[in-house]
Amino acid sequence: MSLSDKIRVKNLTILGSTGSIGKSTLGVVRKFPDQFKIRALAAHTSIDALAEQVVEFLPELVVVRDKDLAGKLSTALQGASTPHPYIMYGEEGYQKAATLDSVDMVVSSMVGAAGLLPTLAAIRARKQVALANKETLVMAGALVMREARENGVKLMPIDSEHSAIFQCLQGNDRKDLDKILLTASGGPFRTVSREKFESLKPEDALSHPTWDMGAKITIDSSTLMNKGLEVIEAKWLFDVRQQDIQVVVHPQSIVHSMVAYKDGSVIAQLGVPDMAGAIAYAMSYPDRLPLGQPIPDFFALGSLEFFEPDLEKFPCLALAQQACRDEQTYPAVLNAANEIAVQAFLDHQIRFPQIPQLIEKCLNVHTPSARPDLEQILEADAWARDYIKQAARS
Ligand SMILES: NC(=O)C1=CN([C@@H]2O[C@H](COP(=O)(O)OP(=O)(O)OC[C@H]3O[C@@H](n4cnc5c(N)ncnc54)[C@H](OP(=O)(O)O)[C@@H]3O)[C@@H](O)[C@H]2O)C=CC1
Ligand SMILES: CC(=O)[C@@H](O)[C@H](O)COP(=O)(O)O
Ligand SMILES: [Mn+2]
Repeated sequence: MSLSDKIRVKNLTILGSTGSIGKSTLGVVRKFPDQFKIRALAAHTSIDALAEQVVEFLPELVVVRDKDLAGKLSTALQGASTPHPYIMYGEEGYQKAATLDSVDMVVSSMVGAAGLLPTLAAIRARKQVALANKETLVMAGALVMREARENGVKLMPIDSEHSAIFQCLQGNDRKDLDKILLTASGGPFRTVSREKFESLKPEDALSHPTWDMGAKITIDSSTLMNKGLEVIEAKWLFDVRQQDIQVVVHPQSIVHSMVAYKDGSVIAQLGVPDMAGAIAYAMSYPDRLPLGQPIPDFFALGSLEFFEPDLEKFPCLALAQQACRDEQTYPAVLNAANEIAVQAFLDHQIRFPQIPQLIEKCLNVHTPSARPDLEQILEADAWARDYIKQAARS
């Protein structure tokens, strides 16, 4: 029996289909049309790209930001000879796409806090969830993991490090785990002296040394906030403490992460820096798809390097580690403050070193809620956004 005979078609929703992860996911679907069928696509503002995706993948439902853009999408699809999908907009539409009856798996790949409610809706509707949107777990890890448990939903990690850790945990007993070694590229400023940070421009930060990704996560990589968010993500996905997650700077991004066991063995997952592997694994687990990816050329690489992160040069990592330990609403505030500070930096409103400075101020004045429910998390998120917007202006 061939692999395609064995596996029935998996019906997918992609939340964030026009982004970097969304497009890579569609690349996997394009390669394996017998195994995956697109039922719904959700984007925000990229109408032309979305219209092309609709014509190629024929979803039944498409969602965009607002009514005006829904009209523009409808107009863009008018000349197409393919069937016209149902078009929705806004939060109601995103949650509908996440819960469609015909859908088996939701790929959660919007950027930022916008991913939380649709991902939660998918969990409550007992869909399989392939999770790229790390902000969901950063904001509401305890609540999301509890709901996933109660609904029998396993969150399949897409984030490359978490996919690696998940793979390194296979076939081993959790009681034998010593620690997680979470790798970080170190970003574009790893070797840039701190004195130069004041004059760094968004375009400098948008040039990632090893990965091709959306703007927000690329800036997060440059401040090492991405690694901080990933520490929080790993804590919830793998039920470990912040102290059990060691960040290891590895500039080549070949070792995607490692797991150390109590007998001193370390198991690592390696591959070229391309998200297709992690996305496909989340979509097809426990099978592996014949993706045709190259294996790393070890002779050309010659050596792999590992360094300790510099927390003084990159305070965002230390702030996230602290928020991870403090729990309550601190991680939600960290996340929201970071989103607004990153946007302010991209808009040339603040300088690069102000990103951690503003986030730290915001965390310091926050009055946390212990064991927050969804409403308290969303309130903390809104409060932090307002705080940073005002602070960035002054
Ligand atoms: N890129 C990568 O390699 C990796 C990404 N991730 C995570 O995956 C997620 C997506 O990242 P990435 O693909 O790089 O991001 P992109 O910026 O490339 O794409 C973001 C996607 O989300 C949509 N979107 C943006 N804002 C909203 C909103 N307010 N409501 C609904 N949809 C919205 C965009 O729509 P539109 O374009 O139509 O405006 C787009 O489809 C992030 O959480 C990131 O941390 C994790 C690991 C690796
Ligand atoms: C591809 C991926 O998973 C990103 O999160 C990546 O890890 C970013 O690189 P940094 O290690 O520089 O944050
Ligand atoms: Mn990652």
